[in-house]
Amino acid sequence: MIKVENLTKVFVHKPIFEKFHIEFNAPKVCLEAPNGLGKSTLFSIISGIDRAYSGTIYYEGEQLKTPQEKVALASDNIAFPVFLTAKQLLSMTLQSWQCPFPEQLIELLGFSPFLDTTFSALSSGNQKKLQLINALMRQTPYVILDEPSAALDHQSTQHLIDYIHDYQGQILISCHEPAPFFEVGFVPQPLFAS
Ligand SMILES: Nc1ncnc2c1ncn2[C@@H]1O[C@H](COP(=O)(O)OP(=O)(O)OP(=O)(O)O)[C@@H](O)[C@H]1O
Repeated sequence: MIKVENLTKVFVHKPIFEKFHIEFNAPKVCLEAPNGLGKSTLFSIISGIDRAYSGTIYYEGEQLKTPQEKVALASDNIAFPVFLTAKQLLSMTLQSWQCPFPEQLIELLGFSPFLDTTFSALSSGNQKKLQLINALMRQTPYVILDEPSAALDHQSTQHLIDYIHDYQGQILISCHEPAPFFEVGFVPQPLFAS
């Protein structure tokens, strides 16, 4: 479970979080807030991508020097090299994190025909699928999926939900159309308590 204490994050002169606290205790959480309030920013901080903040993040009560080892993030905030093919990108991930090639996940999301396509030539839905495969293949104890169903077709969304239903680890998502995720046990949690 993840706990954020005393988080302050400022972009240039704009404070996004000031002495902010939040705790994620459910195994499957849908973080809720209107556009632009800081969901993606918080996800980047929790996953170790953004280190420019003050405050403390606890993972099962421990602070981590390299959170990215235990937290996988799928987000538009992560830029993939646009000239590499999907297969080359996934190969980099499996070499870096020593995980198996995610054949089942690729099959499930109908991504096989696009493995030899460069990132820049993928449709937005297929770029989203690649982000999701790239995060879920690592089988980390924590997975964060920022807007996982944005740009996905209905069938792919359902396949994704079936896959993460049985995921062994905590999953945080943000989603502006969360109903299908609630059906498999995701609980809504507001970013800011009212
Ligand atoms: N790199 C950046 N530089 C400056 N401001 C930024 C940067 N990234 C995000 N912001 C600002 O921080 C605020 C929070 O953005 P964030 O993307 O975290 O919101 P969000 O809740 O995920 O929104 P959405 O639901 O639209 O995805 C926004 O006002 C945004 O403009």
